Amino acid sequence: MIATESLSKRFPRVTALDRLSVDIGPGVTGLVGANGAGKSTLIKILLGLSPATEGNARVLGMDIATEGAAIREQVGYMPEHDCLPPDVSATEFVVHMARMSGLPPTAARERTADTLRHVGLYEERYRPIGGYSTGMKQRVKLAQALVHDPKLVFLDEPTNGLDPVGRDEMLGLIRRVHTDFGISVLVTSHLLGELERTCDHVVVIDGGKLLRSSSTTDFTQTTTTLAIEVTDSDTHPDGTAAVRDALRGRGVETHHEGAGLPGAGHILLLTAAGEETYDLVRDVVADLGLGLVRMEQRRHHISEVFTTDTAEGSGHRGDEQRKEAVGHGG
Ligand SMILES: Nc1ncnc2c1ncn2[C@@H]1O[C@H](COP(=O)(O)OP(=O)(O)OP(=O)(O)O)[C@@H](O)[C@H]1O
Repeated sequence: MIATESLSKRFPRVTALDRLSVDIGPGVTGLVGANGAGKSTLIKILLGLSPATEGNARVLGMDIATEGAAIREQVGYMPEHDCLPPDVSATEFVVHMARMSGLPPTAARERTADTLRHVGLYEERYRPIGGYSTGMKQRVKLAQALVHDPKLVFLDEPTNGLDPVGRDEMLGLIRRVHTDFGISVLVTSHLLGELERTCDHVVVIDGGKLLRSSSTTDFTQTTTTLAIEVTDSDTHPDGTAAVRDALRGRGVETHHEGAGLPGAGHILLLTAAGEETYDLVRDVVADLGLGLVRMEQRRHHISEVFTTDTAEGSGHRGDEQRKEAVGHGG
């Protein structure tokens, strides 16, 4: 879908992209990085709206340097900032954008009605956009990116300014853009946690450089940590402590998840040495006459990987920005 080769963008005072080479395939891809990492710059270059200083890139097989207009015909774009006219309705605006994309009047109206319904705007679509909430405005921006039925969409920080519920709804919509319509998505965010749930693939950039590009499952590969939770019983009113002691008696040490934090203590963590650890836990719990509520292998979170990568990485950005990017991901 997208291939960049040593792509650089230098402004007089800042290198926004620094020899970035990355391949992005079909599906939903997250482009993650702290504020100023170069995400918006990359999108504008890929759309042919801003020339690269060096390097080259192809989008849907087309050259960004010479085929920008053809790329924009087949790629939808949801910009980051509020760019909607306040005095017209969502319907008027999206029909206008559909007409600008070359759709004839009837098709533009039909596609607009379908797309606005798909993004969850119903009666409100006839009211002026100026009175909309942030969530509704984000939906209008998404609708105008989809109305001409592109093969690929670039969504720049689509969850910006949304509350947790609005963010979840927007992420669900983004997922459906791909599953329902087969449109591939490149979505930017500085919130790592949300990409973990939404994207098939994640590209991490920092200071305009590529830090990592992998499938979400590779990012969140399983660890050797096993988490177990058991019931209590009349004989063992503290089932967790009984299991901990019994495992210690068999030479296996455990520790409590979130030890020292309020509410901690119900989940025991231990290092799995293989199948036999599972069997041992099952037998110990059964011998005590307790119920096993859960026994699961823990997975990494993207934010852990990103923290490690940036800490070891370019050293280009300040720690505060890094913490901000990771901290919101929770
Ligand atoms: N037109 C411009 N002129 C000068 N510097 C720019 C310009 N556009 C972007 N930059 C700089 O390039 C760097 C990358 O900016 P970019 O907007 O691509 O980052 P971003 O990852 O999208 O972050 P954000 O989410 O905050 O927009 C920043 O340091 C920014 O200040």
